[in-house]
Amino acid sequence: MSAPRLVVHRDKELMAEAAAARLITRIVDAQSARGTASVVLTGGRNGNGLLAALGTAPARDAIDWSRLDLWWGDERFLPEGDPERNVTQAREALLDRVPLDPARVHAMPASDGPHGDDADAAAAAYAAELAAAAGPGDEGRVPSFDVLMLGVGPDTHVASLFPGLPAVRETGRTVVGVRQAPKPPPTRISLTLPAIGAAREVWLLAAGEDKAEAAAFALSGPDPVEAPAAGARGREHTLWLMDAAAASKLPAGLHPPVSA
Ligand SMILES: O=C1O[C@H](COP(=O)(O)O)[C@@H](O)[C@H](O)[C@H]1O
Repeated sequence: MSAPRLVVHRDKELMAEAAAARLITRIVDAQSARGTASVVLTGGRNGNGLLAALGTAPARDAIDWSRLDLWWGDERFLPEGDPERNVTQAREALLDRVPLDPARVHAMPASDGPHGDDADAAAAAYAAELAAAAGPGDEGRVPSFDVLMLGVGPDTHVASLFPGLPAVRETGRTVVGVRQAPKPPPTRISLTLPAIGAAREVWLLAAGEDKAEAAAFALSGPDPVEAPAAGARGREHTLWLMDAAAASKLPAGLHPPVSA
């Protein structure tokens, strides 16, 4: 597991543009090295801001969209097409405007899908889909994602792993149903920390003053049960991509220079 490295940008717009440029490079490099790339998307304001920035980035055409697998770190367990679903928001922000292969867009199940409102069954189905995509070196559980992105909530949640709830303690399953989430909707599906840890690179996105306390706490070395963001680490790299407001409460020793 890699130690976190911080990159701080002037504001959230620049952070989204810089992260989009970074993502283009990672995808193009992975496609050139392995033929395909796999990226795990996050919901929330910062994740959708990054997707919107990717849609207008001059270098976006360097990506071979047909050789890109998209997965989700979590989903709000709502009916298909619900505007609050993370996949609906990602489609609006970018996915509907790029030539993706629909078979490679791995949305998490909806609450009116084949598993009905059984979030555990839906989570198990997504775990099976991930296992089927895992390669020989992946221990048969989840693919080695090239980049896995996570928006950091003001309470330090990432994906739908909230402080103190059972999902953040999960060590066996790769995907779980989540109930009684403190942020609506209460029922969700989420990758677990072991699944997140299979990614080559984990990027935590935090912009805005409301993320400042969460970032300072998560980066102070707490138990991930209390601060799930602290437990999200990539195998090769763990990057906190922040704006100056979200970094404003970091201790002086941790605060890197603002990039621009
Ligand atoms: O509900 C969710 O919230 C988090 C963070 O969202 P933000 O708007 O505070 O940035 C997000 O990472 C997660 O995917 C989503 O389901």
